[in-house]
Amino acid sequence: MTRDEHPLKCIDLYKHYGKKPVLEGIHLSLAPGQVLGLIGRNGAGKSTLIRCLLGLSEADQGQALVFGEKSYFMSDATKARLTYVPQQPTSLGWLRVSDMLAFVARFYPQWDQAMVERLLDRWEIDRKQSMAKLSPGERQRLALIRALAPRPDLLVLDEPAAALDPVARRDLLRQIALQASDMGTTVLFSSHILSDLERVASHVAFLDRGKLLIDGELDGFKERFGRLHVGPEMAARLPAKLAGELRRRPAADAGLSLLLSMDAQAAWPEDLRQACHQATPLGLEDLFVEVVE
Ligand SMILES: Nc1ncnc2c1ncn2[C@@H]1O[C@H](COP(=O)(O)OP(=O)(O)OP(=O)(O)O)[C@@H](O)[C@H]1O
Repeated sequence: MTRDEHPLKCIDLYKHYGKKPVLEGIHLSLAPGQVLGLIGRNGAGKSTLIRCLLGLSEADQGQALVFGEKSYFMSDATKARLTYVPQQPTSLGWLRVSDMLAFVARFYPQWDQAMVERLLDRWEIDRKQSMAKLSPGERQRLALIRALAPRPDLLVLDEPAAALDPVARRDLLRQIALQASDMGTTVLFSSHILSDLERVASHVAFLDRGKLLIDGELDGFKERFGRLHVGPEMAARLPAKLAGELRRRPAADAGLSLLLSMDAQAAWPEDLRQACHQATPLGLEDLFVEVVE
């Protein structure tokens, strides 16, 4: 594997705040051009994971790598290849919009001023407005312009559309998707809104209470996960935890309701495999609700 094959990767990442575990053994990797939507409820650990992945926060254990370099000790050359929009973007409040953009542009040789002008017009952001007077939605869109214009190889966005109305968020997501497909940019974005994720992501990762429960391609997602009811007899014979098991709940008839990753069925007992055709396929939303409930 060449050094650059994974724009972003982490291996067995752990992080605590005080005694509270926030990340527990996360493995994740993004291939070039992949658009990964990181989804999880409030407080699931998404921002913490992003910060550890980028070396903005030090993990207690494990490794985070950006283009093959340890994130916490990233070189300037690697830093120049990525842009990051935090949940609450900093705004150089004393500058006007156009001055802020001109200031930032000086640091990036590939700065795409034509794109900046196009997006400012499209999103009706007044170039003369002082940064301090922008609305939260305008600030968020401007942060995205600032992140897209350097034409990064890796774009990382923490809740990029949180402050936006539905029309603006759709437009913003379209820009992210365009950037990814036109320029082959690798994108990681976090959200707790499933429809956002379905619109742009090629891959999805579910974070739940510090653990990565699901990580995979969005295409064909529905065929890969299912809910299966097993009667009391079979339930009594099953091992305590099956390969690919996401949730197990007691059913009213003393059997079990299982939430399963169908990819793992080769490792299941024969009678369970035979019962698989009765499984109810689960779309992203159903799965999300069942997994995090
Ligand atoms: N600096 C910190 N010190 C102590 N606890 C923290 C700190 N940052 C985050 N936490 C806690 O860690 C947990 C995960 O927080 P994090 O912000 O990573 O979650 P999140 O999934 O991004 O949430 P949201 O969707 O609400 O933004 C939360 O319980 C939060 O209170």
